[in-house]
Amino acid sequence: MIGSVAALIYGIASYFVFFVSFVYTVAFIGNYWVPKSIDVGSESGLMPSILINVALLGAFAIQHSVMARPAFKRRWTTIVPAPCERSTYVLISSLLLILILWQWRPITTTIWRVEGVPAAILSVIFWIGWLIALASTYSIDHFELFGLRQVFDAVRGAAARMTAFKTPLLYRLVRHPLMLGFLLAFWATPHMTAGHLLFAVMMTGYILIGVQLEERDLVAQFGATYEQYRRRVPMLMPGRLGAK
Ligand SMILES: C[S@@+](CC[C@H](N)C(=O)[O-])C[C@H]1O[C@@H](n2cnc3c(N)ncnc32)[C@H](O)[C@@H]1O
Repeated sequence: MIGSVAALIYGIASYFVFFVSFVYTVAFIGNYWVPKSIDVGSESGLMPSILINVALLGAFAIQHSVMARPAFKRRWTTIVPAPCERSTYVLISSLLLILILWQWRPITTTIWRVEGVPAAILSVIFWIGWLIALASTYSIDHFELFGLRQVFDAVRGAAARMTAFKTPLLYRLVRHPLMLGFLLAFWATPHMTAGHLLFAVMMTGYILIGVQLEERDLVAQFGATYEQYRRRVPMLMPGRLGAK
């Protein structure tokens, strides 16, 4: 019982770190309200800035790709208690995100800048992107994705549940609405700087690789059901433009 209460406290604390870093990230990428953002903060020379930013994003992408794999989870849960596995993933991801927010080097050369109606449209798309991302987590299972369900189940003494395959709402339009939301939020800006472009390009590359790895696991887990879903629903672009 003491162990499961400690797991619950750990899970809630990890979720809190995620929540704060996520809210800051929205403001960071949109250059809203916060003192240090993607385009504001102390600058270094061009090459050091590129190298530092690439290293920060690379560390985040590698951690996400490795720690999300079933084979890693099987070995990892011989060290970390199973109910805490997802919270640990969330906590380490959030700490790496905080490292990016803290150490990011702005590169402020303008790539494009629009004003008036086009700027307003891009700002709306930015917010729609975050809304789609948030809605996607709730339509799959927000509390399971962020590890809270697992630690609550441990306290209640309930057996660990298998993730069910779901195709709610947005998942009938594209297979990866959460990633689609991120892509909209990363690219839709009235003022694109070189630093922001580096961020958007690297995160797009990571997302395109990440969804392939995730789908390999989903096919292994759900078999023909996922294969059929993949034939029916586009990957990231809704409608006829979507690549299957
Ligand atoms: C961070 S979520 C991202 C989901 C998806 N890639 C997206 O962009 O919306 C990753 C987790 O969602 C799960 N997942 C992805 N698609 C799913 C589906 N249709 N039903 C249930 N779980 C799913 C994966 O197994 C993985 O644990």
